[in-house]
Amino acid sequence: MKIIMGQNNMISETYEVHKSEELGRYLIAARDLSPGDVVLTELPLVFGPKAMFDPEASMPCVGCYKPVFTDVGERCSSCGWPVCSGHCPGLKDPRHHGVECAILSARPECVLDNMAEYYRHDALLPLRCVLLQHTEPDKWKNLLELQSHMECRTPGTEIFDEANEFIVEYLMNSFINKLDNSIKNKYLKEISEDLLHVMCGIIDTNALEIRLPDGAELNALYSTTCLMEHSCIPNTKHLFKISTKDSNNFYRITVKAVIPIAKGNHIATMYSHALWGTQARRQHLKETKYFSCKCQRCSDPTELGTYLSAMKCFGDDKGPCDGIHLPEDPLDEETEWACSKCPIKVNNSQINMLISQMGEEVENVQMLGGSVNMLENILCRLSTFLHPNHYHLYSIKHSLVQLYGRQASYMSEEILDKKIKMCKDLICITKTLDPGNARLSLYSAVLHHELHSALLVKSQKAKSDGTIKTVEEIKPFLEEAKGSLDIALLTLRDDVEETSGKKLFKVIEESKKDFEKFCKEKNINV
Ligand SMILES: C[S@@+](CC[C@H](N)C(=O)[O-])C[C@H]1O[C@@H](n2cnc3c(N)ncnc32)[C@H](O)[C@@H]1O
Repeated sequence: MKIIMGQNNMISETYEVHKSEELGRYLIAARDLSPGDVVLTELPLVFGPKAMFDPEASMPCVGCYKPVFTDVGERCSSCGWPVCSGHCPGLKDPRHHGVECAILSARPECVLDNMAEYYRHDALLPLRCVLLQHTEPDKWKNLLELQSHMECRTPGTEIFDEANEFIVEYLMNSFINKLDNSIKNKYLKEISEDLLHVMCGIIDTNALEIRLPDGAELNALYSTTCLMEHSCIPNTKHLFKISTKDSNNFYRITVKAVIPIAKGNHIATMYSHALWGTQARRQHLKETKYFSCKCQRCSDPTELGTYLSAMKCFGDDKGPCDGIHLPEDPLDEETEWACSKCPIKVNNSQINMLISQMGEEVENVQMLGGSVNMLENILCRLSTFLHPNHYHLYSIKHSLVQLYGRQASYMSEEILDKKIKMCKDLICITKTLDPGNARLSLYSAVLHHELHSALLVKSQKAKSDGTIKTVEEIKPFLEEAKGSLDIALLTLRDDVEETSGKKLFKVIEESKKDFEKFCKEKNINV
């Protein structure tokens, strides 16, 4: 894509880079963009493995990030870090392990216990960042222009102290301070604790997460994509090239418009979770990206009419009324939540505490495997306090619809009807929050797939008088099921490059074949 340097901004055919006091640099559309239009595509400046949260998990190979069995597996012959094989091509590739190996070799010993502390894979990306000054000076210049928010990351803050202990001191004490001057002068002319802190700030502010098919997760920095501002109603989606066959295109990112973006409008992505309520999203953005989101969704107490954060009336001594609590000013952290029908008000901190406790309960149930019984119990309990569209209930219902109608004991007409209603309600919320499937395509595809399956099972059920449904009676169910399957596949069209998108796409394609076979056998034309 052609990029022309302007006086104050850079202009391409699809976007312009602008700057403001509030947003820093951001992108606007240089022409009208339609859904599916490519806004930009670029290779990463640098990438590296993410932190491993589970010390028991297998470590990623430093050359290709495939999980390696460290107790029996091989080690890099120079630095001793775990690798999938001594012949892994990534070991020599400067974008992967090729250059960092010279630095990591400064610590010659090789241990087998307490390995997660010894081989800190999350320190590799900051190291690869500083090594760009030697390997790719142009990229180094670009990287230094990215925002680091060092003004907020001062000594004594949790984020600074963590980065200091786990990344900066680890890199300095284990490797950099042990380097021969000749190696240091060759690779790291500019190096200091402060510079490593800036790298940590740049990574935390800008990095995008890439999930690889083997389960490993990488962080990557991109010079233009990282300029996109956040909106809780994003108008773009990004996809990564993760196939390792084409090494010239490793982790190429492509940003596409998902809804029409008129010339001059801001081009935005989403840094937070689309299915969290406003308070949770804003708190997350404040803590991790240091700004207070004021987008249309955050400013609207009903979150675009979805009521995703709404609570039922808390009531007084006489009990609750049938009103709902919404924040009076969702952009104010001290806001009160007023009932729509009675004078009861509850303060924001109380609501936040309750919601986060409920969130933990929901998470626990889901981590325990969430049987239908467990999910129905928690749904029933939380429904006393939460609006039916609340995001905690969305999450429980999304799990339930994948169990209803699929197990012998949950196939009754009543359960199928319940499943159909839940799917339709959740589809409606999902569509409102993410009309272009920028972030919720997998959720949406699952819902459409489940809706199809409930309709299909229902079409085959005998009627209440025990007689079989006629073709004319079956047809409307099948037509709706087919439409739902087609939407599910269409929803995933951009996700097939990615592991979970590809898997789901295949499952739904199989369902479509079964569906067509069923229609053919019954001689029903839909
Ligand atoms: C990934 S960077 C985006 C590029 C950045 N503006 C720059 O100039 O390098 C993320 C930072 O941009 C700013 N930002 C992004 N979206 C914003 C928004 N909706 N409102 C306010 N600031 C925003 C915040 O400072 C945030 O930490």
